[in-house]
Parts: sequence; structure tokens; C-alpha cells
Amino acid sequence: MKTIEVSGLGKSHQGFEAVKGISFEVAQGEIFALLGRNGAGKTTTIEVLAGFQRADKGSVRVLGLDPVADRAAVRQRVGIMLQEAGFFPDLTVAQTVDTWRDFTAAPRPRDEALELAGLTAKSGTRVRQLSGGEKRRLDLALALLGRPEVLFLDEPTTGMDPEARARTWAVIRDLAGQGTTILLTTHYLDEAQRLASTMAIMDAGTIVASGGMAETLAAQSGRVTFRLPAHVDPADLPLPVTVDGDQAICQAQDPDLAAQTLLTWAAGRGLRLAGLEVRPATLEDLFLGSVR
Ligand SMILES: Nc1ncnc2c1ncn2[C@@H]1O[C@H](COP(=O)(O)OP(=O)(O)OP(=O)(O)O)[C@@H](O)[C@H]1O
Repeated sequence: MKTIEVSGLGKSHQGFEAVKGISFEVAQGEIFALLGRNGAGKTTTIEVLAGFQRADKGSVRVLGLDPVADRAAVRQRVGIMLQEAGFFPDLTVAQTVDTWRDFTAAPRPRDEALELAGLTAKSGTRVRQLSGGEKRRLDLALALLGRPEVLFLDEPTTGMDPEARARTWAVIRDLAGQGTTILLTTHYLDEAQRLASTMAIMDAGTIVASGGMAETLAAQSGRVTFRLPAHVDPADLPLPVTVDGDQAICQAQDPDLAAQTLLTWAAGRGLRLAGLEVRPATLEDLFLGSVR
């Protein structure tokens, strides 16, 4: 059994088909990134997985349970960080965590949750005085309170400064290392590429690309770019290139080998390939090539 199983999931909002029969699985301890442009259907998928909305078609299972029918059991074992948090603005950070602890079975100590989220110094600050990124950190602290086996993180690092993002990545990695299964959405593709071992890209309610992060990227072509030397006809180069201004761009399955071929060719003619850059495929390349 996989920890998260989504099979043929369909969900409409007032007649609008937000999710159109998607399927994917996430194994225990895996970090899975659900990617896509605004409105692709990511939050809808998370809300169905969290039991906030009922699937119209297909089925979802979390820890082998139905998130709607087995809501109470699922809630105890799952941590959720949605995009919009409902905090009480007049409570302090510490009071907010204490309030949530009262509703959580076997919660972490307050200070441990604050430390994990990097909020120790803000313990006495009222929620209304927190910055946007600090509110996200409070959200994270609350999602982690019950030592969840599964975490749903909807854009967890939006608004965080670079240090807070890096700290959050470390927390997410640690939790996954301890066996927590994590499904996250993000618009930061570098974040997804660094963190996730598997991913799916959604577009208009369907999955347009999915698989292991490393394998999927390895199957994409990388690129070699350089300044086209003066008086060289691109057609004379040993590999096909596209030309953009004075830049030549060579798409290649093995960009290291392509660079070698181009440099050897240039050396044989006494030419320099100025500004040569070799870059493997990035998630951004895959993303932009996948969504319409
Ligand atoms: N309650 C609702 N009523 C009507 N339409 C909705 C509702 N919730 C979502 N939608 C629509 O469903 C589509 C998918 O929304 P969803 O929030 O799942 O997208 P998303 O991929 O999470 O986007 P974002 O990256 O902007 O968070 C959007 O077109 C949205 O307007």
C-alpha cells in the first residue's frame, strides 16, 4: 500500500471541472511536488486528500483510509498547511500554539514546534504583528504539532525570506528522513527540484508530466549556449543550433558531450566559443515545455 493513492480523481466546483481524472501515488517518506500554474487544480486536489471536499469521481486514500468517511482517524495522523490560515489576530504566537495543542492528540511541546518553525524569538508577538513569511512559519508549526505521518503543504514557503526558506527545506527533509510522507505544492521550481524526489505537473485539471524527479529530468535535453564566432555560418557547426541574436543554443540529450564536440570543432579551426555554458535540463524547462 502506498501512503497516498489517487485514482481517477475528478472534482468540479459549481459545474467547473477543476480536476479531471488524475492518478498518482506517493510512497512513505517520499517528498512529492504537485506543480502547475495558478488554477491548475493543485489546492482542490489537496483539499480532497485532506477530506475538506468530497471527490466527484475516482477515489483517494491516505494511509489506506478514506479522508471523508474516516475523517477523524485521518485528521489525527495528517498535518495540513493550506494557503490561507485562520488565526486569531490578537493571540500571541505562543497562545496560538497552545490553543492548537488543546485540540491535538499527543502534541509536540510548544517550544519544540516553535523551534522547528524558527519562531522561538516571536513567541510573545501578536499574530497580527507577524510578517507574511512569519505567518507561514506559524502555519508550519501548527501543521507539525501532532507529529503527523503525512504532511500536505500548500505553497509552504511563499513570502519567506531566503534563510527561512532554507530552514523550512531542512525541516521538510528531516521529516521525510524520519518517514513522514510529504505532498507539497510550490510555484518555486528550484524549491521543487531540490526537495522532491517525485513530482507531477498539472495543467487545467490534468497531469501533463510526472515521475521521479532525477529520472524525468535526465530524460530531458539540456543545452549548450555560446556566442557564435564572427563569420561562422551556424550550418557549418557540427551540431544543429538555434540562433538568438549572437547566441547559439544547442539542445542536447548529453550536453557535456555536445560541448566537447563543439569545442573540438572550434579548436580545429582556431576559433573560440566565448561565454560557453553547459546546463542540464531544469524543472523549469520541463514545466514550461509541459504547460500550454
Ligand atoms: N470553491 C470554488 N468555487 C468555484 N471555483 C473554484 C472553487 N475552488 C477552486 N475553483 C476553481 O478551480 C480551479 C482550480 O483551483 P485550485 O485552487 O485547485 O488551483 P491551484 O492549482 O491550487 O491554483 P494556485 O496555484 O493559484 O493556488 C480554478 O479555476 C479555481 O478558480
